[in-house]
Amino acid sequence: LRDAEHRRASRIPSQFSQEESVTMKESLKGAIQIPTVSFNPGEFNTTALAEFGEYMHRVFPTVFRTSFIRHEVVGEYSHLFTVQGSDPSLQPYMLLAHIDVVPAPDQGWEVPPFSGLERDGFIYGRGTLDNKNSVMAILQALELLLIRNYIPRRSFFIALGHDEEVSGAHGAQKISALLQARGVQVAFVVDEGSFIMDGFIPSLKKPFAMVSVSEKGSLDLMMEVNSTPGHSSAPPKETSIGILAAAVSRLEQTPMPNMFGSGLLKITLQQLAKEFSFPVNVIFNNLWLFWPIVSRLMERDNISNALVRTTTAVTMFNAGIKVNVIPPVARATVNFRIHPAQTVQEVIKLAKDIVVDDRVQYHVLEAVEPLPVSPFDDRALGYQLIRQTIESVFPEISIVVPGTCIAQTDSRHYTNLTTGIYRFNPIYLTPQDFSGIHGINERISVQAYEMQNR
Ligand SMILES: CCCCCCCC/C=C\CCCCCCCC(=O)N[C@@H](Cc1ccccc1)C(=O)O
Ligand SMILES: [Zn+2]
Ligand SMILES: [Zn+2]
Repeated sequence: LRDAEHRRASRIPSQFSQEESVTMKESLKGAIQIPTVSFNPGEFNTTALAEFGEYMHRVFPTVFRTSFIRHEVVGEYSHLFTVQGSDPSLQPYMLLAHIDVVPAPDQGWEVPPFSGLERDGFIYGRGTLDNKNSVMAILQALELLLIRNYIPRRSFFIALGHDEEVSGAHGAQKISALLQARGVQVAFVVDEGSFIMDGFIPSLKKPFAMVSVSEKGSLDLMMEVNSTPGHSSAPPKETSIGILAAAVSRLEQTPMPNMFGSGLLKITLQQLAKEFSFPVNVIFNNLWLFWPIVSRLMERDNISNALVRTTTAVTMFNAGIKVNVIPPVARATVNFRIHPAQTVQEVIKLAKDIVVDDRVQYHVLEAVEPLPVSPFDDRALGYQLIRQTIESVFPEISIVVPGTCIAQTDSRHYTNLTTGIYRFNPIYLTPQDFSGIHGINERISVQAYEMQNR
């Protein structure tokens, strides 16, 4: 069934004319130039979000005038497209992406972050990887297919959120509730979250595609210490700042337990084993014996460390009101990214057991449990369709493996509609590219973007 569906879908050739190639990259540049920044929950650039809606109408006219596509605006700035297929007996699927981006101050950028300038074969700008590339490629591919008289057999939804970078409460969450109220269930969902990994494992020269079938949870834990204010000329032995700094330092110095043995990572590495030469292939094939060494090695690098444990990042620290006043209160916020084998409650307990200071008070600001693992066996329709599509669009990729997304995505709001949630962005990503996501000089190669449109 899956092979048949895949062959049918491949009937329309995915070659682009010179004019189409130019149009698609210029359309992406135009999208980057609209500063759809999310600052804080409920605080967005609404002018830019409205402009983005008009821009989509302008660059994808066929999508908006096709009779079997319904377009709805949800939560004021998010967009839901329902593409009606010809065979209602097939359960629909869903493609996700988000329109908003994180802020990008000009400092450090080689070109202004909202210029969308092209240099040396790359389009630069905030959102080129996270995640306007997906927004534009999904709609661009649909536009080009419709021009080629495409009528899908299987219905699908395209959901474009406008506040993913600040929780998704006004966008993805509302779209998901709307579809649930309509009684919709989908076969699977595809969102951002993983890539074609290129150069992430030093001894592996060949890139591999990682499809995330789970995603880490998170906990924003605010820690607070109160002390009696007074004159700084006669200070107490410890101030609220000193007590809190010591607590935070203990948390930083004491990593959460290594969870290598209990999770997907072993399966990821076992499946990757055949890509390595001796002795790594033997080590990955015999993790029952070598796991202590492998898990230690993975702790050395920040990205692989994030795969083996719940991570601890102290992201905010506020205290003090005047140079000569003993601070009445000190607050720090710690952002934990929870390994799928742990829970929010377990992480709170572990944190308290590390700090062991009852002068510290704890306040949970936000907590999300890790997402369940979506099926990735031979009968998992979504996973197998994604795998076959990767193999056909990128024949040079020798392996597709399941993995865990270390960040959070809008897909977590769709667990009410499906058990098949997959995160994959069909783009080659190097560790340097990774540093551009939420960082500086975020960029996408023109060639990679064209491939994403296939
Ligand atoms: C053996 C394999 C090694 C390779 C592993 C590489 C894994 C890392 C690669 C890519 C991960 C990129 C993730 C891109 C998605 C980013 C999504 C995002 O930033 N989400 C926000 C959402 C959020 C959450 C809470 C409050 C506000 C926003 C996030 O997680 O911070
Ligand atoms: Zn994103
Ligand atoms: Zn992001």
